[in-house]
Amino acid sequence: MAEPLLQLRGLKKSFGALLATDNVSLTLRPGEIHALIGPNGAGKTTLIHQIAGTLQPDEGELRFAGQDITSLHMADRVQLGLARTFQVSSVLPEFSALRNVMLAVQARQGTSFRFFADVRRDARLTDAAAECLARAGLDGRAAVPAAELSHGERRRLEIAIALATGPRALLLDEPMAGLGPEGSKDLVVLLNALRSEVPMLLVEHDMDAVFALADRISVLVYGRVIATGTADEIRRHPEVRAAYLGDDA
Ligand SMILES: Nc1ncnc2c1ncn2[C@@H]1O[C@H](COP(=O)(O)OP(=O)(O)OP(=O)(O)O)[C@@H](O)[C@H]1O
Repeated sequence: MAEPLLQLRGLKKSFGALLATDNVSLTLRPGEIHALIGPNGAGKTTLIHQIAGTLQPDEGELRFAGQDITSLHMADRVQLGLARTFQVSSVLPEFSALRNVMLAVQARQGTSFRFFADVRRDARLTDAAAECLARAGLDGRAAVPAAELSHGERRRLEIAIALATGPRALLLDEPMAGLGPEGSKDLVVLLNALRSEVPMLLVEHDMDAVFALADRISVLVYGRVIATGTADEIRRHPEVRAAYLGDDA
């Protein structure tokens, strides 16, 4: 079995008396989509924050690509290839789709804006950004201001921006939110196509999407992982059915 790319060991995080992350251990393997599901307030976003580096765990260890990243800053985790798309969009609405992605490519290359940019460098930047847009299924929409993109296209743009950071793993926080059934289906097709390029940890409430995409599913309830398994194993799991899925799953 492939070595895990991302490994969480015994993570704990409290907010006052509330234990929001209760001894969580899980892995993300190369080539897989691992979904994290659970009722509202179960601690999914809190966990994603700790993986991305925007929140420090009280206890436990995070390893990524063989390295202990527990105390690394978010920017250093991104440099290592751990990219996140946000529940709240990080897109700049007045900039074109292409320009939004170019900013992310530029950040990866560690260069800032210059007024008199090298034309060849600028062309390389444009090409790299255009390629990320194409991988996210947005070719043909490069010149459109982000504000004029549809909701589904905005979601794709966020994914293109994440791809521009050169990720080795993607953290996706509710990518289907607000898309509707057709939009969700389209995004499922895209994520499915990307899975061989970049493994994903997917927080998602849309169970159709989760069951269509996930190689493994972990179920979080009151901050604790109560089960990890394939879609079939999770559907059949008695504690999961009782706590979360209900008996019609
Ligand atoms: N900064 C914070 N301070 C205090 N409590 C917090 C903070 N962030 C989250 N919580 C609490 O921690 C628990 C887990 O919240 P979290 O947002 O991680 O859950 P979630 O599973 O992502 O929920 P949802 O599915 O609704 O997004 C909740 O009870 C929440 O109120």
